[in-house]
Amino acid sequence: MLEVQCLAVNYRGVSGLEPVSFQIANSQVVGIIGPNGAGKSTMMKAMLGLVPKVSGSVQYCLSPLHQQLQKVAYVPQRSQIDWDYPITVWNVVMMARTRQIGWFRTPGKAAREIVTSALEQVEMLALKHRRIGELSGGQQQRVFLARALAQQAEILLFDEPFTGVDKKTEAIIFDVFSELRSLGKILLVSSHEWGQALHRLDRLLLLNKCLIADGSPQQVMTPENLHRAYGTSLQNPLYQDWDSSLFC
Ligand SMILES: Nc1ncnc2c1ncn2[C@@H]1O[C@H](COP(=O)(O)OP(=O)(O)OP(=O)(O)O)[C@@H](O)[C@H]1O
Repeated sequence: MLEVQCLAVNYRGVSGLEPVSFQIANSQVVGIIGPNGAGKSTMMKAMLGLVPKVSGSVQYCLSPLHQQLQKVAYVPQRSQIDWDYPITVWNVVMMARTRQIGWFRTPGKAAREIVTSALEQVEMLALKHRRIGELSGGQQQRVFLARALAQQAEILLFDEPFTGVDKKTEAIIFDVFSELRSLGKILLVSSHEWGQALHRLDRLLLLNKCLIADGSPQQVMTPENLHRAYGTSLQNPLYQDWDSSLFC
């Protein structure tokens, strides 16, 4: 169980995230939705201690999460990654094993098998010698998904993994999410727009600085909640995309 209690962030005195609290049990894929600047990235970073919090705590299995970060895989927004860095697909994914191997030791058979399997799962093994800068946006996202898989984490945080990806990549990402859910993992995934992919989520957190709604996508995506988050309701394209009859 992951427990976030009153987590809040200020940037130079200005609120980036007002106190939010929620719990996530194992085997759940939880989406975060909210407008630009809602605090989706800030919340993930604060959970990992990457930005200082003004209040709150994050516990996993009753211990502070920051003391067990080896159990967490985090894939930041693509804008935060240096795609010109001269590193191959294989080495990006192998970085996930560095903690176990150590920086100056050659990866053994077990590490190579884990990396191979992760790359196979996202259909990127054939491109393992390519530099990451030579890939499409979808392929790049799949490489970072493979790195998260190779880390064999218990909690996985993905910040806007669907930005700039093709349909094939989107399908692969959701297949991997389903598999991770069946393995008992906790997944927290942000997106400013989910469209019909909302059906693939177990739960949705609607954020706009504070937590506006928390529940099944059907419970959260109501005109009232969207009005509170976005300032508009039925005119909101998010609502028009949403076909609640798919849940009946
Ligand atoms: N490093 C920073 N310094 C100052 N303010 C920041 C910083 N990072 C984020 N903010 C502010 O904190 C608020 C939340 O930003 P955040 O990036 O977490 O939102 P978001 O929901 O992830 O947005 P987006 O969908 O555009 O990525 C915004 O008002 C943003 O301007």
